This record gives sequence, structure tokens and C-alpha cells, in this order.
Amino acid sequence: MNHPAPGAARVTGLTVRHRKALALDAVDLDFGTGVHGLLGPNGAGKTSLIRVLATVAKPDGGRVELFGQDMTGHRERSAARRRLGYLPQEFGYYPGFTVREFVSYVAWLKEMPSERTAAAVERAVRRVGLADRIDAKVRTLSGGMVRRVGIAQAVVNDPDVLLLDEPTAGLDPEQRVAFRELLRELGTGCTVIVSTHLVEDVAAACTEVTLMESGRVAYRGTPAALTELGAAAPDADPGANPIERGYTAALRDHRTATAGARK
Ligand SMILES: Nc1ncnc2c1ncn2[C@@H]1O[C@H](COP(=O)(O)OP(=O)(O)OP(=O)(O)O)[C@@H](O)[C@H]1O
Repeated sequence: MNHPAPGAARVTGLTVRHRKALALDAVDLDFGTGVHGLLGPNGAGKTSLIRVLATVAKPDGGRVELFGQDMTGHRERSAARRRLGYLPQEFGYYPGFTVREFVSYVAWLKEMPSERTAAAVERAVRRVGLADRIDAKVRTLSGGMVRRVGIAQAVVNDPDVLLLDEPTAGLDPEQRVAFRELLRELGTGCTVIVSTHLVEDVAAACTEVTLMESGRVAYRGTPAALTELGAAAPDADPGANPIERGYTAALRDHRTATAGARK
């Protein structure tokens, strides 16, 4: 039997605890080229997974591999970080920096060659639609614009794995549409993992959906397959859009299966 080649980001038996809370419970996931939407209720474990993949948190159990390398060693983590882009859920920035200064600083942290930095910063800022504010101080920007600066700093090094934790929170509808287009473009050559509560972002931009629930993977498939699941659900909420119905149906199936397994 042929096994597909492992993706650029892979976790096996990944367990993360926060004091008594089990945030991830022996999760196995493999992410290859494309845009992967991470969905799930509050507290499902999405941020915990992204933080481990970004190498900012250590797992309590299991294995994390990026670019085929185990992330236990300091040297491997440092090498992987240069090829990662990461937008945390709560994104820290320096309000007194201009957009250009801040994104350049991140490029420097990623050890980008200095002769490439200026053009890469301009391109990243242009990609998020902030070219006209590049020399504005970050503190003078709106919340949605600051989020876009966060996306720009995450893509400045042309990462091979891009991790975005709720990137569309606070974006206006026009910017969300533009952002989905950027995601689709990025996903053609890179592994993008994006957590969101906006199920329609997943329908519009993702090649694969991973639905988390209570630290486990509840569903994995294409957005089209999730939509089909919703269409087949007997008591679907008529007010919900097709993929939202799929989301609800997949969660319900997972909860039923988990409750059945406990009996
Ligand atoms: N710093 C922390 N201290 C204690 N418990 C935590 C901490 N961070 C997360 N948790 C717990 O771990 C579990 C997973 O949380 P996580 O933030 O990964 O979920 P999430 O899917 O990202 O949620 P949300 O959609 O609300 O952002 C939850 O039960 C949460 O309460």
C-alpha cells in the first residue's frame, strides 16, 4: 500500500495540558500543502495546537515534526522558526513603531537576508492592503488594520508553514474577502493552518477542514464533504448556511460516537 508523503507539519499522539485541563488528547494530524481550516467550539484545543506547531509551547506528550524534523531539539526548532509564519490569537506589537519598522523587525528576527528585507516588507504590507499606511505608527491604526499588520508580519519571510490564529477577527467584510483570496494564493505553495470561528471563511478559502472538539479531532474532510454532511442532516437548522449545517452535524455525530464509546 502506498502511504502519502508526510506533510510539512505533523503531530502524533500530541497531548497538551493546562494545569488540570486536557487541551489536546493524543491527537494525530498531518498537514500538507494547502489551506487547512481549524474549526471547533471555544476551548476545543485549536490555539493549543497552533502554539505547539509554532514551537512557542512544548507538548506534554507525543511528537511534533516540522519539515520532517522532530522539534524536541533546540537547533531543529531554531531552524524551523525561520521557515514559519505565526499570527498568535493575541498579537503583541510595538505601538510606537511604524508598520514598516515593525514588519522589518520581524524579518530581522527571522534572520532574513538584509538585502531582501526592504522589498519583502513592502510586498507583505501590500498583500494585506496597507501600502498607503506603511509609514503610519501602529498605534494610529484601527483594530482590523492592526490585525492585517499581524498577517503581514506572519507572511514577510514567505513561510513554508503559516499558522494563523483567528486572523479574520475584526476584519471588515471587504477585507475578509481580500484575505480569503490571499489565503488561497498562499495555499498553492505552502502549508497554511488557520483557526477560525467563521465557517464561511473555511468554505471560501480552505482545501481541508479539521474540526476539533474537547481536545480531539471530531471531523476531517473537504469543505464540500462537510457541506454534504449538512445537507443530509435530517433536522438541520434552515437558518444556517450549508457548511454551518455540516459543522453542527459533524459535531453532533462526534458527540454521539464519544458518548456511545463511554457506555
Ligand atoms: N493558559 C491556560 N491556563 C489554563 N487552561 C487553559 C489555558 N489555555 C487554554 N486552557 C484550556 O485548554 C483548553 C483548550 O483551550 P484552547 O485555547 O486551545 O481552545 P480553542 O479551541 O483555541 O478555544 P477558542 O475558540 O475559545 O479560542 C480549554 O479547556 C481551555 O480552558
